[in-house]
Amino acid sequence: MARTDKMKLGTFVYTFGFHPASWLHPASDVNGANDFAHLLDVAKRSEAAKFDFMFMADSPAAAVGDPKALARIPTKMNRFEPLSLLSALAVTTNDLGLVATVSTSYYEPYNVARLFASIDHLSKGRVCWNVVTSDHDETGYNFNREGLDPHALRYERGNEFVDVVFGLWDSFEEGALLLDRENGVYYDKDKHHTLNHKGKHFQVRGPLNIARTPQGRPVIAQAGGSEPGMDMAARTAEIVFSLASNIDRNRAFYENVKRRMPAHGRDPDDLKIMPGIVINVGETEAEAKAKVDYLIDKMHPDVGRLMLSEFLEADLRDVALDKPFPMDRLPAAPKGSRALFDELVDFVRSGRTVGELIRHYAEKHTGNGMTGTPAQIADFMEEWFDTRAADGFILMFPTLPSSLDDFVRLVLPELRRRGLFREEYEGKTLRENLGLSMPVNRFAKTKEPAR
Ligand SMILES: Cc1cc2nc3c(=O)[nH]c(=O)nc-3n(C[C@H](O)[C@H](O)[C@H](O)COP(=O)(O)O)c2cc1C
Repeated sequence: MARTDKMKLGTFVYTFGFHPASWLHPASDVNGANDFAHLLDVAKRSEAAKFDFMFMADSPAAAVGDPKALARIPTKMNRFEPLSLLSALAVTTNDLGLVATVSTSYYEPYNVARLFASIDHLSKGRVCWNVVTSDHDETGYNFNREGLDPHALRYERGNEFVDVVFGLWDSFEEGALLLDRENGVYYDKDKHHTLNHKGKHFQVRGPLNIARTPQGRPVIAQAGGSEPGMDMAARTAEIVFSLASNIDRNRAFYENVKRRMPAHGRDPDDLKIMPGIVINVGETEAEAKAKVDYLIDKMHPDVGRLMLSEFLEADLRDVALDKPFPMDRLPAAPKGSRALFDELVDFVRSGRTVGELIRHYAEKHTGNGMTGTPAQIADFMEEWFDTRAADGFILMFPTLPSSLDDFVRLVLPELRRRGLFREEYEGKTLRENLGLSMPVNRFAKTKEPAR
């Protein structure tokens, strides 16, 4: 059956764009990493396009690896702490949803609950927490660890972490603030709750010292592709950023995650699956392809080797570009993202060279690289949306803001002509614009009805 709802869209933000060579593009702002004006500009353009949100991907560590290569790729080496940035964006934008990654492996639930609740108030209901357990060893080195904790442990802690945060966000019920000056009572003590959580990983008394937020609680995003990742998403997430490998795999993933939701008492429509896609659009196919080639040619081979080393968890510093990929360097069991690892290994299994893999990766990255004319890109997005491989997309623009502008100028009118994307925001909060239901406070739910 044809869908009647609209596609959801978000801008994926690395400072200069998603492509590792984006900062070398003459249209990018080379000072942008520490310049709020640049990121506000990206936000304003996303908001003018009526996108649902802007997403600050993050990890609490600089990248590690070959220093020669690191010096050529600034993305992870110089960036804003995302919640500080979101606070500034909260008061300088009006409608755009604001999404940031925070890891459950290295924070405390009380801090995270408090930070996001504050930004939900500052933004009047537009914030979303992207819950990650982190997937690179370098994060552990900054937090008293020798690297990443094992995958199962990360998810065990992550699930308990989210439960505690949800519990803290329920500290004040809806309408708990009486603001009664006459009697000198600020809030209703019967609508104020202490969590008293004592679990395996956390002991948190509560309550949280900030009122229930405009969205009831901030929206939750998640991006795990593994079994425990999908379970966590089905239990708690309202947006899932998936790895867009191909339409069949994504349909199966979509179906798989949504099928798990009723067991958690959730309606599958309360979760929007948004694959990350890299968009290269041109007026003609040749123009689009030329944009891809321009950036790939700008990318130094050391950068390609470094990025592959990171995702394939193998040291590729010395490998020759024109030789077949050295399969014997691959780990038996990768610790990080399994889906991306498998996708890249599939590509080289047929004897392709290191140089070809770098080119493939540079074009596709962690998403499905879509290069073409506006009609071709709209066809691609429509098919994924209509056949339920996606409820929308997180758009990984190769360069910011120029590829975002290209998308808005060339693809968005075509999506709107086909009735696939909104003309105006439907609501004021991110939750309303995504069409998500309001969460019910756990304490209010369990109360005896009034007689
Ligand atoms: C579109 C997209 C965005 C992601 N953003 C982040 C991020 O900002 N920070 C992070 O640590 N991991 C990020 N990830 C990685 C996931 O959180 C997760 O670690 C990865 O998909 C592996 O899943 P698994 O742990 O269930 O195997 C992202 C993944 C995707 C597909």
